[in-house]
Amino acid sequence: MLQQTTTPTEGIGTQFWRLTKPRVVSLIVFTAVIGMLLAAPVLPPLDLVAYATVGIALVAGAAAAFNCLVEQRIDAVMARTRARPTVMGTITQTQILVMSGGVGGLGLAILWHAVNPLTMWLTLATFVGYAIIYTVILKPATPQNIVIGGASGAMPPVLGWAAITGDITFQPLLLFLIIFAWTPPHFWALALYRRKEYERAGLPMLPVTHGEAFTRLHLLFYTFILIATTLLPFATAMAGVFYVGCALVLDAVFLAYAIALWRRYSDALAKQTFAYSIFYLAMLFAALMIDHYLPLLGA
Ligand code: HEM
Ligand SMILES: CC(C)=CCC/C(C)=C/CC/C(C)=C/COP(=O)(O)OP(=O)(O)O
Repeated sequence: MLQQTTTPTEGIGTQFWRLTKPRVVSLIVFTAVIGMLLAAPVLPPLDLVAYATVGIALVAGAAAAFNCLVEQRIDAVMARTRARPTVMGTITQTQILVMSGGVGGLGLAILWHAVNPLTMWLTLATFVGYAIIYTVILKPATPQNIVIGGASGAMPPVLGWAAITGDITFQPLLLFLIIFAWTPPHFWALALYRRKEYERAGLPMLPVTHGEAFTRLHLLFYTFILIATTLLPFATAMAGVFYVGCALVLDAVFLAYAIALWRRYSDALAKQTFAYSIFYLAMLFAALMIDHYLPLLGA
């Protein structure tokens, strides 16, 4: 994969932007927006959607930049991350800290004033969950880091739902469960083909601590759990036939990847599984949204 390297002319703003992991945050924000749309029977107030989206995106970007700040030394020894501005660039630690604090603080202020206090507190807790509990405490300590830390990545639909309703009911918790169960197969697919880098960086990821075969088995195990969680929105009448049809197709392909990886490992297959995991989550949430609006279109 081509990596973007920091050029000498790249400004501090551009370097900070890259630290915010824009592509990961885009999918995170997408799942939050779907949470907002599902929370209203018809359309939620669009100004509220806009404020909540901007607020959550700013805090998520600040959390990602803070993660890069903490992991500067680890990122320097991994091929995937050594082109980050924290390693190759001119941005200083103080600049990252100030910009991350400013951007995150602005996001929280928007959520507090223009959305509601519940969403602000939950987003702050999500920030702490990813930037501190996952990055600082769990990641260097246990191979269960991403299983527990995955709770932060699973929060955005709950944040979106809380933004519109000021409340949390079982529906957003089902969306939480789906992303929570999706995170281990998503990450372990990558960790399998990057295991040597994680080993060199001294990080106790599952393929490093328990080996490749054990990780492949657990990837398959979590894929079964994931499939079960994706059926819950249909089982509870939160979503209809269109959703469950899409989910079953997406699930069948994920399972085929997980079984193939379990039976016969190759780096190429692990890379494909990782890429598919991202497509899968985006499509699953898109299906939830379409399913929500189909009755309104008279379908
Ligand atoms: C603890 C939870 C998670 C871990 C450990 C994790 C890990 C990773 C890693 C290491 C990458 C980098 C791949 C690369 O550089 O080639 C990645 C990419 C990605 N992740 Fe995750 N992830 C997590 C949660 C999430 C969540 C919750 C989402 C979205 C809802 C997400 C969406 C993505 C996307 C879209 C990419 C691709 C980024 C790109 O193409 O540059 N991840 N993930
Ligand atoms: C709303 C809000 C505050 C959300 C925060 C949640 C958040 C930003 C989750 C991101 C998940 C993510 C980028 C994991 C990457 O793993 P890693 O950090 O181990 O990857 P790396 O090796 O690329 O740094």
